[in-house]
Amino acid sequence: VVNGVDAKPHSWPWQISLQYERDGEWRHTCGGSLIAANWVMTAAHCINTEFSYRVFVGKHNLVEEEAGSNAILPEKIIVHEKWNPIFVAFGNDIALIKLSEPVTLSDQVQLGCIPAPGTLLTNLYPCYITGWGRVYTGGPIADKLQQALMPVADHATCSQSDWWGIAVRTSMVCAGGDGIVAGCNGDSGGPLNCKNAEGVWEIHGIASFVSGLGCNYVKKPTVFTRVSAFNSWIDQTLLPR
Ligand SMILES: CC(C)c1ccc(NC(=O)[C@H](Cc2ccccc2)NC(=O)[C@H](CCCC[NH3+])NC(=O)C(F)(F)F)cc1
Repeated sequence: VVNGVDAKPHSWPWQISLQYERDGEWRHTCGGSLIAANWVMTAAHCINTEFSYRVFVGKHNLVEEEAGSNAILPEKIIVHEKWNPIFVAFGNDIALIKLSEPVTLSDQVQLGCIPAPGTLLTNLYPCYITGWGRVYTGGPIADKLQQALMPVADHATCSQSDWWGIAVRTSMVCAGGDGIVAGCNGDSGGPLNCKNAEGVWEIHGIASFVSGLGCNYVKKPTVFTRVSAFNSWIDQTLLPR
């Protein structure tokens, strides 16, 4: 997250760190959200079938051992069947990770809520991006979980020709675009957190892409997969048959 602040530890208890193993070391690659005791929602572009992954729950500082955190191996990873790795602009940048065992919920490990199907947020609706991604374009990833207020840019705004134009679909949600605050590499797969009218936090987006010209680029808001466009896919994956 570019120009974010350290989150209060465990204040986004559904946020996970998706890590892959390289040279015997586990490395943070993406964010994700716990949506059931044994299911994590992340971005399809985070998944590379050549890698082995683990899901770290209950984390705040990635470079410290923390009581109450737990690393779990996936049992299976389901990438949306319409995801096309060639072109992130086609959308469907969503994947579900079934954990090899259900996590124990606690103050530090909680489930995130999915919005009602079809929910669209109005322009400038206040949401927060959270993640351990780069703290500036090309920079290091964060040790401590970062958060930043990122108002929604509705489709009418985000699809303007000097914004994302036709690269953004209605199955996506945009946030930010002020050239200051943005998601960045490593925030991929993480949540766009928005409080609903009842004061309940919901996961409205899955961080998908930013401009190749730089993460915080004016009129190029961070683009998220719109979760409320995938309720049935999620339900059918979690509850097959
Ligand atoms: C819509 C289409 C033209 C399009 C395709 C790709 C992009 N952007 C990108 O690909 C930029 C490139 C980049 C590298 C380094 C620093 C900043 C940005 N990376 C990204 O946007 C990556 C991964 C996207 C998956 C594509 N294989 N996503 C992210 O960084 C995140 F966190 F925002 F989700 C932007 C637009």
